[in-house]
Amino acid sequence: MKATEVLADLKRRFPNEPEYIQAVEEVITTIEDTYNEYPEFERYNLIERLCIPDRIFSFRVSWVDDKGQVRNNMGWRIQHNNAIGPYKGGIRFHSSVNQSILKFLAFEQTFKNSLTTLAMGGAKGGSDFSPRGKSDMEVMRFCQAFIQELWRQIGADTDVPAGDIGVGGREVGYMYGMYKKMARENTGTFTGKGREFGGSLIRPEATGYGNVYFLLNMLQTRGIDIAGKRVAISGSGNVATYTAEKLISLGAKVVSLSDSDGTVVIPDGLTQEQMDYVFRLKNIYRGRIREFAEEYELPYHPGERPWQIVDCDIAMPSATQNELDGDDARALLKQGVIAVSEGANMPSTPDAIKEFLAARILYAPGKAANAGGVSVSGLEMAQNSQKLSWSAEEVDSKLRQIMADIHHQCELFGKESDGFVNYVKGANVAGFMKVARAMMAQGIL
Ligand SMILES: NC(=O)C1=CN([C@@H]2O[C@H](COP(=O)(O)OP(=O)(O)OC[C@H]3O[C@@H](n4cnc5c(N)ncnc54)[C@H](O)[C@@H]3O)[C@@H](O)[C@H]2O)C=CC1
Ligand SMILES: O=C(O)CCC(=O)C(=O)O
Repeated sequence: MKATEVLADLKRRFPNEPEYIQAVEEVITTIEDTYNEYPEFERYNLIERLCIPDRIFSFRVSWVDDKGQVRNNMGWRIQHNNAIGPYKGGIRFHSSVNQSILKFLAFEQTFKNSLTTLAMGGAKGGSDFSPRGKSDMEVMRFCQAFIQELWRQIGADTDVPAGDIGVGGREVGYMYGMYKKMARENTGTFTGKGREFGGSLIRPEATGYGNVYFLLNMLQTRGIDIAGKRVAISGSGNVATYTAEKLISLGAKVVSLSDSDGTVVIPDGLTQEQMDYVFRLKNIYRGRIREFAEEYELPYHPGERPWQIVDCDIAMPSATQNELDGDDARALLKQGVIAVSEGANMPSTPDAIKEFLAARILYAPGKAANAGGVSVSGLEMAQNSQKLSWSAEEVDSKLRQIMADIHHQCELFGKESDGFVNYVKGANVAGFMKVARAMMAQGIL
């Protein structure tokens, strides 16, 4: 396999899908040497079969708003690869959603899920519908219409969706309710469900907590303590808030949060009281981070991201793709950042990644660092199959172990001769090898 040729061909076939091409490029350039050690992979044209999704469902979603006006959105589900288990991955509702973004997310999910050590293939879905500014009833009607289109393609052992940007417990509940009604079954074909109907304890916290556990594993390799470290976080949604909560409990200082409108800087570090306010603001009132800044008279920077305006030791981008570019990376490095651990999927641009690797800081790509969310989703599936529910302590301890195992796999496949761990290469090669072996064993499909 020549990565440049594979990429040129994918660009020709999918010319309008830049995010998808970006994600593929990062993976195949790092696995190229390993791939070429196995001539049978080439004969089976494994690389193309791994890059191009198994199938894509796309559909129109028509729903009625509160004024009685009919509205139309697009919906998609990308079933990327099910070599190691049922398709699995979140659903994103955001006005920016398109096929390219969902294809990149489903591609990344395949390698991430492989790293979790659990039996899950990769998928992603979503819509260009934005829940922002919509009433509860509008969100419910949209979710129901979305599932009326999708329900035949998903199932507990086929394809198990969950949340992502714009999809939290409320949206999962509405979608699961309609799924159950259409499919006439109660088998847990969604994760991130409410606790009363099969949701796992710790699933809401899992992506943020898992990212912090991964960070602790990285810091340990250099004998660095998290206590007292200044951590810049972007976003203020599910991943960002639970990352912040865990960091506070460990004595770190969270010095920023943000949303798509701007960034709040917290020079003395977020307190637990402020954290509770943010949880209420985001989950109950569905407000903006500017309102938090106003409430506590903190500096607010409209239209800005945290990276060039805060003073920090560690960065944890937890909002969206390509939110941290080369200039941001250079600014972070200039002020001596020691670690970057990604809560979001593909938040760093290729230019930024190049800078982090060249500076040999601890840099964890999302597919390793944020795998805690889907891992606990896998544990939710296991509990649903058993018709049991595990304690928070049990789930949390399994999550810690999974994050440690992912860290170990990254070290195994990413350690260079001088001892530096390239977590990008480690995660990609480890994730790839498991999927590749499973695909080879199951024939041409
Ligand atoms: N929820 C989960 O379990 C997992 C989520 N992720 C990733 O973490 C990231 C955040 O997801 P969630 O916290 O679940 O979503 P969320 O909807 O709860 O929060 C998203 C946050 O990002 C901000 N944001 C969205 N688009 C933005 C943009 N264009 N510019 C600046 N800020 C923007 C929003 O204002 C919000 O604060 C996404 O990249 C997602 O794919 C990754 C693994 C699991
Ligand atoms: O929990 C899941 O199934 C998916 C989580 C997710 O969307 C992700 O890992 O990016």
